[in-house]
Amino acid sequence: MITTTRLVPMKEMLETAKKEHYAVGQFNINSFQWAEAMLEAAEEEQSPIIVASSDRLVDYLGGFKTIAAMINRIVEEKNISVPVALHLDHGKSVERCKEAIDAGYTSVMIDGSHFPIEENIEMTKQVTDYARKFGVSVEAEVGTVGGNEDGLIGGINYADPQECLRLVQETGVDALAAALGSVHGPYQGEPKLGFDEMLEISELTNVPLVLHGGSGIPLHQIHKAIDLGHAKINVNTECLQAWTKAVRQVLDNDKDVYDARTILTPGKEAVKETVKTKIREFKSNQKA
Ligand SMILES: O=C(O)C[C@@H](O)[C@H](O)C(=O)COP(=O)(O)O
Ligand SMILES: [Zn+2]
Repeated sequence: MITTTRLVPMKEMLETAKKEHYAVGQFNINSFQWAEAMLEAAEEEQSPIIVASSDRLVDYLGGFKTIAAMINRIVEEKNISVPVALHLDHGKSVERCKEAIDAGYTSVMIDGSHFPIEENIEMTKQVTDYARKFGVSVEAEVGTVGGNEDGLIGGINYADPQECLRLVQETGVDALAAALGSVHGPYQGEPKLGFDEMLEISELTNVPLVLHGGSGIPLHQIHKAIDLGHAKINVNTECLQAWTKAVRQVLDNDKDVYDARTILTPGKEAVKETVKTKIREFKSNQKA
């Protein structure tokens, strides 16, 4: 029986990261082995980590309670000592965020970015009011990230600085995803992030910023985004690409292989190596 949880909210980790000019990686789980790979990577790099389940994948992964139990269990079994936050990524509704909190998540994102700002603020406020009672941290989004978001393919819609300020002031969120040109999934050409707006929003709101679509952004842009107030960077696609490449290689090299462990273990190792590389790029290694 799990009697205690060692999971923490992300508020404090992000405030420290912002002050010390590094970012904590959010890595999305796509299976049990992914969670193991991420937690092992964070422990070996002595880095805080945000392990996330995207709302669109929660049922596929077994539901909120299964995910929370799984993360708690791995942390306990593997003696993970670094700070770990369990986060709901792109929470689709107030109810979904509440469900995640009730199941033991220590952090949630309410994604009201597809609604008019009034509604976005209203939804976010309901989540922050509920989350406060449990010490759970909250992330919200203004503007829209390009590519595939919540299963919807869409274009980039830059965050408006005054809307960001209103949302932060009226809801008290702990972190803000201000969409400024980033894209979920692979980029077509060089990413064009709005650095001027980034500085303006960071100075206006004074909350840690979150960079969605963190895969495939050149390192100099990542470091500039960190310097301009980003304390959390979300990565999923690069882990997926590394996993797929490794698994494909096993299958291509041996047409007769059928043992699941033989096929999947290189995938796990590839995810672990990718997470370790990202942790070093975000400069959160040795910050636990
Ligand atoms: O794919 C998901 O559902 C999670 C992502 O939206 C995550 O929040 C993210 O921003 C990662 O972006 P990526 O590295 O471009 O996949
Ligand atoms: Zn995202």
